[in-house]
Amino acid sequence: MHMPTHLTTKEALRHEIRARLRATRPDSLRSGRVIASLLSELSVLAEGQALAAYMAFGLEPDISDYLVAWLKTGKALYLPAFIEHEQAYAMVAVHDLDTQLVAGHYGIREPHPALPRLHPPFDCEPPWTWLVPGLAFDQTGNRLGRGRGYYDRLLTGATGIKIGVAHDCQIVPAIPTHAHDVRMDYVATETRVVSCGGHIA
Ligand SMILES: Nc1nc2c(c(=O)[nH]1)N(C=O)[C@@H](CNc1ccc(C(=O)N[C@@H](CCC(=O)O)C(=O)O)cc1)CN2
Ligand SMILES: Nc1ncnc2c1ncn2[C@@H]1O[C@H](COP(=O)(O)OP(=O)(O)OP(=O)(O)O)[C@@H](O)[C@H]1O
Repeated sequence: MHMPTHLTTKEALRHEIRARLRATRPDSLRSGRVIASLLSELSVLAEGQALAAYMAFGLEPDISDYLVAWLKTGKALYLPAFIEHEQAYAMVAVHDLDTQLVAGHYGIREPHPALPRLHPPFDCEPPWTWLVPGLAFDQTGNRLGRGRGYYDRLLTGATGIKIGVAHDCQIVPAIPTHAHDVRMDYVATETRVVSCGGHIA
């Protein structure tokens, strides 16, 4: 089978980052709380009316405290839900993380299947601000995901600000890219929030 070089390079980088995470075992909850405190100073996020976020999987920064605080302000929150027959993710509005989530695909907590689903493109008004998980990011906003293109499909056509969220050890000098890869506007770790160009914080 023909295998373009950039794909094999992405796979090598995934392997490298997974090894780093296993070696450093970052504290998901602590990292998530520190990232949330840094993000709370980002006006583009604070001024947003709707947030599209994630529930942590594996060692990803756990930002659930931040999401609970966000919901308390009365603003909208959307989380991904796997649609089995489409083998793709949709986004679902949730108001209560304690009662409206179930253990979903891959064991990731996701909105209950009975809740209404929204499909891309998310060219919403007011625009959603996205907190995007990833295996690795670079400083120009390129993102390396888990290799299934799920988030790229969710983000294609999304008009809002996209903020990659990861631990420091997941920031790399450069990520090989593909035409369908969607760039982040900011990348947030437990030590910094990097603006990737084009936006004023
Ligand atoms: N928190 C979070 N939510 C997310 C993502 C993510 O990266 N993080 N996704 C970003 O796209 C989507 C889910 N995509 C995923 C893609 C692959 C695997 C994965 O590693 N699967 C392993 C088995 C994992 C296991 O069961 O332990 C595999 O297929 O080998 C997990 C999630 C949507 N929701
Ligand atoms: N917008 C899209 N529409 C259709 N297919 C897509 C789209 N984006 C990515 N794909 C497909 O998904 C596969 C994985 O892509 P890639 O390796 O870039 O994923 P990733 O960004 O690492 O993963 P993820 O988005 O799931 O975290 C590729 O085969 C690609 O063709």
